[in-house]
Amino acid sequence: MSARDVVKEANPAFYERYSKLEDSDEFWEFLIRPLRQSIRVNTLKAPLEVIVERLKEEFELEPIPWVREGFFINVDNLARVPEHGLGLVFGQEASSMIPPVVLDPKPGELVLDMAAAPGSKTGQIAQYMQNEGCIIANDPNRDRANVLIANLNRMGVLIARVTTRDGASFARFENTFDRVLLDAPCSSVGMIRKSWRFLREWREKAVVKYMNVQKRLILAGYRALKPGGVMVYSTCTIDPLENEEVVDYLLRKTDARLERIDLPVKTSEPVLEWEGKEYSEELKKALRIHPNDNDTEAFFIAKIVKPGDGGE
Ligand SMILES: C[S@@+](CC[C@H](N)C(=O)[O-])C[C@H]1O[C@@H](n2cnc3c(N)ncnc32)[C@H](O)[C@@H]1O
Repeated sequence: MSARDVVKEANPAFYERYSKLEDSDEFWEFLIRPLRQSIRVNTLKAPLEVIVERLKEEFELEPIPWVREGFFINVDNLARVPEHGLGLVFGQEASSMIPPVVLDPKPGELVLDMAAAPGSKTGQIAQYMQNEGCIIANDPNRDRANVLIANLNRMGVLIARVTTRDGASFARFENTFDRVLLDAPCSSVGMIRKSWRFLREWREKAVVKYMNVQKRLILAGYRALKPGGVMVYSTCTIDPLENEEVVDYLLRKTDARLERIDLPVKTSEPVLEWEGKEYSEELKKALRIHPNDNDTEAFFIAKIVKPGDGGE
């Protein structure tokens, strides 16, 4: 059975919707192919070279082109690797390392990570900040927030304060944060490569529900951003309603601008028209990554700037 037929049989509505987005055999094959294991080396604990040399004694490492600390690794069960337990490495999907790279936080800054659990990106942000400054790492799901705390402890993150609020409540901290990451709750099509249930349980109704949450969160995050600050909006899904539609909404409602992202990563065409609706040409500056582009999870990443003092 071809990958296309497997998807069609597992969830016909899913197949019908996304075959309008991309319909190559490659797309369907990579959408369900198991992911390559990748790690981020945690430089909060030891120098990059030291950890890499140690790992190379046992494993094959292949550098991930868009993040200096990222590697594909040939290991079946990362949990059994001592460096993992020691927090020297963190299992993180290769495309999920892009948002913090684009956010580019600096030591001493005040950063809001609006939807932070289980904390892979919070840890990466802390690494770029060299544990100097402050990260508000928020997630309203208490079980996930506990995992977030455990992960931050294991990774030696000293500058995070964990909160468990609805991300939209940060709107009241107007013009406060140097950088804001909104790695939004989403329909997680990219995660099908990790778990089949994201395909089986996918429903169009949920996409619309997520879109409404994302619109609320993106406006709140932008409000909390300082003039001249940078906000990154990301999802691990391919639906235009959760990606281009949400960022287009922010562009129409506020003075937000998008900046081009210059990274060695292959991307798919941005969606500028969907279900009869047209989106701003500015969306060409966002990264739409399909699983077949780089053999990773699907991802969408937009770099948003707020005009004003100190702007980049
Ligand atoms: C894609 S996951 C975040 C992954 C995380 N950034 C990481 O890299 O490890 C989305 C998160 O959004 C959280 N979430 C759901 N509703 C939210 C809301 N209203 N405000 C903030 N976060 C929310 C979920 O609990 C979930 O942990």
